[in-house]
Amino acid sequence: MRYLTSGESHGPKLITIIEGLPAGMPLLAEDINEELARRQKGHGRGRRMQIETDTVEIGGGIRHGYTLGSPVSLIVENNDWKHWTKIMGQDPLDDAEANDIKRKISRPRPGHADLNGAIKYGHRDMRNVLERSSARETTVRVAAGAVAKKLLALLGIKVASHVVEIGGIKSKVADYESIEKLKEITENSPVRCLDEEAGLEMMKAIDEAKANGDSIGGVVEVIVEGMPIGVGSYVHYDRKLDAKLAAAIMSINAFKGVEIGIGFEAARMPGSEVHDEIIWDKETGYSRRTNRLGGLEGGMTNGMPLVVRGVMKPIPTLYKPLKSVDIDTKEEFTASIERSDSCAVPAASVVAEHAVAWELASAIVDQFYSDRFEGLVANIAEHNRHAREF
Ligand SMILES: Cc1cc2nc3c(=O)[nH]c(=O)nc-3n(C[C@H](O)[C@H](O)[C@H](O)COP(=O)(O)O)c2cc1C
Ligand SMILES: C=C(O[C@@H]1CC(C(=O)O)=C[C@@H](OP(=O)(O)O)[C@H]1O)C(=O)O
Repeated sequence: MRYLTSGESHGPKLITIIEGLPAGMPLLAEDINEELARRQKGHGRGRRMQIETDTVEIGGGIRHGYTLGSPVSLIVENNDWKHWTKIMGQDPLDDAEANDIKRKISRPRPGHADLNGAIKYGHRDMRNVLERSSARETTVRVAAGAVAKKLLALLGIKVASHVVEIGGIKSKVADYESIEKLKEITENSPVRCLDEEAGLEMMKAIDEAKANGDSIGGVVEVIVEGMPIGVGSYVHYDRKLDAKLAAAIMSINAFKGVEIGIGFEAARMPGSEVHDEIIWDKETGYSRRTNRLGGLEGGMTNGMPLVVRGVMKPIPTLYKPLKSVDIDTKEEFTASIERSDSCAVPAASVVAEHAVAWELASAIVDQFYSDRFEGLVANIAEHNRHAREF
């Protein structure tokens, strides 16, 4: 499976085209819209989220509630576009109109794509860079991920996420009773945190950062239950599922690190306390006594829950900007201020959940029979029986 996205933050639309979905899979716009609404929430988001109500229009690939096997296209309108038609218009401008557009951006923000992107593509107006480097694009990444999540759900695979740290404040509740319980708690938390007390402290830290014209980052965790054993492969570097998951997380705007299971902690522990002992049960087959390696060994799933963490740096646009250089005059200036979030870690946890869901669904579709959805279900059931009886 593959997908592309197109669209600028303040342009008319965001679009994704998904290719390779099985035919005959139930899929409704509302399956996707629910997930888009989750991405818009979270304490610390800026005013843009009050302007948008992200919903998809299905452009093709679905008939009477089922996939056709042809590419599925999903379109999200930017409500904000109506305020930007002149600045972001697609027709050529005459000189007077060009002069009218005073918001040419020449002072790159440290930490954003502005300067490198401007040098790379030769844009003297860095709006041409920031419009696409903006995390607004994650809207359609979530739309594609929602389709993947639906496929996984129909196969009995559950995906969830939560925030484990913001601005140095850690959630003291690390474990969850069940994925359903985790969802119930985090969906009701403004920072998507399992620990109510820590959640309140996180909100305070976000408010303080905002009041100081600053921003803060954090750590998110994605958990997946029900993956068949042996998805991914050890035989070639580009088929290793842990590598694909790491790339998916690192591709999210502002993500700077990934951990699988105990991650970096493994460097400080002996092997006897890192590796998970193998056990066997007549009914359920093989599993592990513990899950420190987060459900992945040898680039493949081992049947235990997947645990993938990602670290998000603080948002680069600061209302008290850092020093920068004007690319026209070469003088030192404070960087441009764009309307901005002060913390988007809760929203980013939803993005991470969908980035992971995409990789897993894609690995499954690539590995098992997938022309017909019913055939895929049967193939996985047979594979699970094989693994249980092995
Ligand atoms: C959900 C989400 C919302 C974001 N909101 C903002 C924002 O309002 N302002 C900003 O400067 N960066 C924001 N970012 C981060 C930038 O998009 C990101 O830092 C930038 O594209 C540069 O890429 P890099 O940080 O990965 O190097 C956001 C990221 C995510 C995931
Ligand atoms: C629009 C979204 O996030 C945006 C990501 C973003 C950035 O620079 O990454 C900048 C802000 O956009 P704006 O400049 O319109 O205020 C965020 O709100 C979104 O998540 O839908």
